[in-house]
Amino acid sequence: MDKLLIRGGRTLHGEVAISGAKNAALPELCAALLTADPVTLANVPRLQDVTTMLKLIRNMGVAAERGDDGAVRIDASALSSPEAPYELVKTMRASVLALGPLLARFGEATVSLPGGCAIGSRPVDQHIKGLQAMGAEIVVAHGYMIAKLPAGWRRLRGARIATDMVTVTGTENLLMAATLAEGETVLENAAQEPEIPDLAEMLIAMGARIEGHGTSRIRIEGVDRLRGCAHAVVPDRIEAGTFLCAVAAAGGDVLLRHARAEHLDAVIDKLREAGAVVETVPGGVRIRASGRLKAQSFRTTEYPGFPTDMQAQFMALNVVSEGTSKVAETIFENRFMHVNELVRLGARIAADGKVAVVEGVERLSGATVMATDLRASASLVIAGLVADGETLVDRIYHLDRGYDRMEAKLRGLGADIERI
Ligand SMILES: CC(=O)N[C@H]1[C@@H](OP(=O)(O)OP(=O)(O)OC[C@H]2O[C@@H](n3ccc(=O)[nH]c3=O)[C@H](O)[C@@H]2O)O[C@H](CO)[C@@H](O)[C@@H]1O
Ligand SMILES: C=C(OP(=O)(O)O)C(=O)O
Repeated sequence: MDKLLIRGGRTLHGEVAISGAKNAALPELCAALLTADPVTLANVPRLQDVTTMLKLIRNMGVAAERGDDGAVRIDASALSSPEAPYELVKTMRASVLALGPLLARFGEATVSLPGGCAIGSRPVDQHIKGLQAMGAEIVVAHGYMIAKLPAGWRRLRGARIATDMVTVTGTENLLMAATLAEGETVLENAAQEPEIPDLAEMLIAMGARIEGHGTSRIRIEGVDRLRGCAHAVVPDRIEAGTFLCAVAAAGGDVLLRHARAEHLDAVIDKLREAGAVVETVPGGVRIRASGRLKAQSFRTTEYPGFPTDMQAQFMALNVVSEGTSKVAETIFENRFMHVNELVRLGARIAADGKVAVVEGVERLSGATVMATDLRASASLVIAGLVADGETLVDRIYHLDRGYDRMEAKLRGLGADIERI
C-alpha cells in the first residue's frame, strides 16, 4: 500500500496548475448518460474517483475514453444496463449521481445504496424523496434502490421540490433528472456550490432549459431530448484551497494557475486575517506567507460559507499558528478523524462533538500517521510539510481518490515529499 514520506521544513515557491474539480467532473460524467450523442469533457482531473466513475459507466455499456489531449469522450448511445453495483458504489458514494440521469432517460435504474462513510452516515433520502415527487416508484431492496416510472408513463413529471436540508449531490441528481421530465420542476433550498452552476452550464449546452442555477431556487423546464456537447470542468476550488493552506503553513510564494478566487471567498478571507497575502492575478491566485500566522476560528456551512471540504486543511494551519482557535463542523457529524493523527504530530487539539479547540504550537515533530478520509489525508500532508524530521502518511489511497498527483505538484514547489 502506498505511503507518502515527507521531510518537513521546506518553504514552497513557484507555480502549480490547479486541476478540474472532482466534485464537478463526477456529476458531469453522469450527465453524459442523459444523451445518446457523444459528449466531450475537458479538464477532467486524473484521480481515482474519476477512474471509478469511468468504470461504473463502462459497466453500463457506455464507451468512455480519455484522448491524447486529456479530454474524456463519452458515448452513451449503446447503454444497455442502467445499473450501479455495490462493488463500485461502495468505493465512491458519488456513484449515486447515476440514479437521476438513468431514470430520466431510460425510465428505470438500479443503484446500490452507498451506505455511510468515515465522515458521517450520509443518507440519500432527499434524492429518493425528490425523484418520488417527480413520479418515480422507488423500492429499496437487498441494499439497492430500484427505481422505475409508473406503468404507461414515458417520462418523469416536473414537480416543486423543497429538500429538508441543502444537499449538493441531491440537487445535482434532481437537476439532471428534471432536464428530461415533462413540464416544470422547481428546486427550492438548492445547493449553490460552484459545481452546480458548472453542471447546469453543461446541461444548457446539451439543450436543457434551466434558470436560477447558483441560487437557492432552480427552475427547469423539461425537454424531450438532450444533445451532445463539449464542456470544460471548472477548476477545483478545494484543491486550490488545499495548496493555499499548505503555503500559509509552510511559508513561501506560490502562484496557483487556474484557481478561481471568487469560489474561495470564505477561505481567502480567513487566510488574509491570518496574515497571508492573497491576491487575484491574471490566470490565477498568488499567495505569500512567512513566519507563524494568526490562528482563525471558523464554522463550516454551505456555500458561500466556509466549506466542510476545507476544514481539515485549515485546521492543520491553525495547529502551527499563533493563538487559540475554535473550529465548528456543522455539515457532517464525524469529520474530525484527523484530530488524533495531528495530535500524534504534536498538535494541541481538544475535540468535543461538533467543536474542536486548537491551541497553536511552535513546532510539530514528524511521526507515522494514518489517513482516514480524503481531506483528513490532505491535512496530514500539510502538517508533515512543517513538522521537524520525517512524517510518513499511511493509507494514502484516500488522498488519491480526490487529488491529482498531489505529491508531484508539491515536489514541483520545492517540498521534500515522495511516494513509497
Ligand atoms: C461528490 C461531492 O460533490 N461530494 C461533496 C458533496 O457531498 P454530498 O452531496 O454527499 O453532501 P450533501 O450536501 O448531500 O450533505 C449535506 C448534509 O446533508 C445530509 N443529507 C444529504 C442528502 C440526503 O439525502 N440526506 C441527508 O441527510 C448529509 O448527511 C450531510 O449531513 O457535498 C459535501 C458538502 O459540501 C462535500 O463535503 C462533498 O465533497
Ligand atoms: C467528502 C468528499 O467527497 P465525497 O463526497 O466524494 O466523499 C470530499 O470531496 O471531500
